[in-house]
Amino acid sequence: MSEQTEPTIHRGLAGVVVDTTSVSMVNPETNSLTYRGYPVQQLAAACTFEEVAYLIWHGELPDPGQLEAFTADERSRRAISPELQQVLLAMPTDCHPMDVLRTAVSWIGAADPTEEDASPEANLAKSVDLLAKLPTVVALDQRRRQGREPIAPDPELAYTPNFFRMCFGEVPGDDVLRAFDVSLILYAEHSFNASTFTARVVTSTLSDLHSAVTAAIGALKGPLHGGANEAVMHTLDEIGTADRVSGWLDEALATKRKIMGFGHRVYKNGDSRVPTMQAELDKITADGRAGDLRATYDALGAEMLARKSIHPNLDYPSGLVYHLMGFETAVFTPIFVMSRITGWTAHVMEQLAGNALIRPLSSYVGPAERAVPPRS
Ligand SMILES: CC(=O)SCCNC(=O)CCNC(=O)[C@H](O)C(C)(C)COP(=O)(O)OP(=O)(O)OC[C@H]1O[C@@H](n2cnc3c(N)ncnc32)[C@H](O)[C@@H]1OP(=O)(O)O
Ligand SMILES: O=C([O-])CC(=O)C(=O)O
Repeated sequence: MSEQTEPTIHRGLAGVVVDTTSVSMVNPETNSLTYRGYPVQQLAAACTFEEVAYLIWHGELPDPGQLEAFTADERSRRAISPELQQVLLAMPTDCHPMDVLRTAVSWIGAADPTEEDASPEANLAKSVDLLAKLPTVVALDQRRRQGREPIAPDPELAYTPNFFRMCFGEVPGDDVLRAFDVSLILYAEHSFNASTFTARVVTSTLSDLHSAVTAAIGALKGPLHGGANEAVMHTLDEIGTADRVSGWLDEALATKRKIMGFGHRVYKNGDSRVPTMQAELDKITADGRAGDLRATYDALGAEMLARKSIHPNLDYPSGLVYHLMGFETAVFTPIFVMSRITGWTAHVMEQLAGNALIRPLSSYVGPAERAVPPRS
């Protein structure tokens, strides 16, 4: 097809199937999501995040020996170099934490002597390395903004408790740890979403894994994608109290504002992951610690459904859960990255295994061909 003909335009690639994948399946008809064939709800109920990371990369759940080797490898890679630490400490304290993360991944790639080795073994090692180091970067960045010294990773602790300890200096109770692990499991992978597709586009040019992840972080940052979990908290703050939801929504809808944490490109009858995350939110707020925030959250969800028939997506409960765990709002999307690194890199490896350069066509609507006028 030439670029001069008038093809059907699929703006935003909506509804376009561009390739196959064996990493995950999103099925809006049955409202289901499977990773390598396993329903995400079952994984969230039965597994740790580390087991799910292994599954996403290897295609099978680990046996005890495989899990031990995998977690030992991850724990051994958590420390970041003094040089990277210096780079991070030199970054502006008022920039977004996603900018810090993007720079960190780019720097880790530049310092990696295996950067140009695109073998599956090398790419898997780089993926585990990023999984291990991202929490260290996120926690260090959070603490430097508070004028606090970084806390070194603890190889005795699993992924989630280690992250909490590096952020807050202590490990919370099991309910909080479990809710966080569940959020990481639910965020880990979601087929050809915008950031994963970005990673695949970069990979399709035979660029390196860290370039693909750096670009994916940029795509995830936007509020129509991963940035929505932060935007949810800004919305709840802006509304203030539950009794203000109705009036706030009147005005927001009248001015055609997108309500953050609602709607989805693929799911039109509700996000398959929301009930699982909502159940964790229910447990965390059972003691009433969320106060009116929970009532505002419930009221906005109910009004969106009643007035617009639009359901919440995963970012809606996750945003509030992370807030109640004590994380600053700007850290929510970096937490998403700590999880999605698994899905992104699985797709990088899948793309490379059967690569075709991704280069769609466009329909030209600019000026007709014309001669360049004489230049004086
Ligand atoms: C992890 C994730 O990335 S999940 C997604 C996170 N993003 C958000 O929460 C941002 C808010 N949501 C949105 O902007 C959208 O729902 C998207 C971008 C996620 C999906 O968008 P699309 O598939 O392109 O749907 P589209 O924008 O065409 O919406 C269809 C209709 O529903 C409306 N709509 C969709 N989502 C919303 C929303 N959150 N608030 C208000 N109206 C909405 C649109 O205005 C449109 O109405 P119209 O037909 O009258 O113009
Ligand atoms: O699939 C999408 O378009 C967005 C999403 O929910 C995700 O990436 O988790």
